Amino acid sequence: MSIELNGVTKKYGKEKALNNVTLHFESGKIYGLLGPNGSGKSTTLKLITGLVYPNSGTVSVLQEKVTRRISKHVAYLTELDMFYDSFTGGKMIDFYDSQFPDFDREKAFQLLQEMELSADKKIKQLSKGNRGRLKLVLTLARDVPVVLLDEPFSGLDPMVRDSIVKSLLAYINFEKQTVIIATHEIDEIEPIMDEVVAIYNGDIIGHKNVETLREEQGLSVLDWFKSTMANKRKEV
Ligand SMILES: Nc1ncnc2c1ncn2[C@@H]1O[C@H](COP(=O)(O)OP(=O)(O)OP(=O)(O)O)[C@@H](O)[C@H]1O
Repeated sequence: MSIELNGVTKKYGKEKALNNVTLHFESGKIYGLLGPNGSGKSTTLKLITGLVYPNSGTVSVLQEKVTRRISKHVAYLTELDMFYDSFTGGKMIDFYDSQFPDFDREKAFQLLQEMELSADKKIKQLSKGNRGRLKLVLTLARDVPVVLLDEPFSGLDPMVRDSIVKSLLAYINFEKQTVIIATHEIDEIEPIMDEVVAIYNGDIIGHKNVETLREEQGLSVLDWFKSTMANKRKEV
C-alpha cells in the first residue's frame, strides 16, 4: 500500500471532519475521492501531506508515518492559488525547481507547451483557466510516488477540463504513482478512475473498483455515487 489511513479521526475544534476513517490506497492507481461540500475530502488530502495531523489513528505514506520528511514525496495541488502574481510561468517553474529536488524541469516546459501556456506571461495576466492549467503543470512535473489533486477542475470550462484529463493520462507514471483526485465533479474523471471512494459527513460510505462496478453491477460511477448518497441520506 502506498498510503494508509487507519482509524483516523480529525477534529477542528469540536467539529469532527473525519470520523474513524480507514482507507488504503495502492500504488499505480487513480482514485476518485467523491463527496459533497464539507464532507472531508480536503481534510483527507491534508492528512496525507502532513498539513494537518489526526487527533487519533495513524496516517502513513510508503509505510512511514506522515511527518514533514515523508510529505516531501507528495505532490499536492491545493484548491487555493499557489502562485506569486508578479512571477511569470517560467519563473514559477524555476522556483519549483529550486524548492523540490524531484522537480523535472524539462517535463514542466513540455507540459507548459502542451497546455498552450506562455513561459513569459505574468501570473496576474493569466485567466482562471490558465492558472488552473499552470497549477497542474507544476504538480505533474514532480517525480513523486504520490500525487494529490484537490478540485483540479473547479471554475474551469469543459474544454480546459478535457485537456487536463488528457494530460493527466499522458503524464502520470502508472508504474509508480498513486493519484487521488478529490472532486464533486464526477463526470470529468469517470473515464480515468480505477477506484472510487465516497465520503459524506466525515464517514467513508463506499469504496469500489470502477471496473467491477461497471461489469458486475452495470453502474456508472455517477449512478453508484448518487444511489450511495441517497441511501445514506435516508438513514440520517
Ligand atoms: N481549518 C478549519 N477550521 C474549522 N473547520 C474546518 C477547517 N477545515 C475544514 N473544516 C470543516 O471540516 C469539515 C470538512 O471539510 P473539508 O474541507 O475537508 O471538506 P471538503 O469535502 O473538502 O469540502 P469542499 O468540497 O467544500 O472543499 C467541514 O465541516 C469544514 O467546515
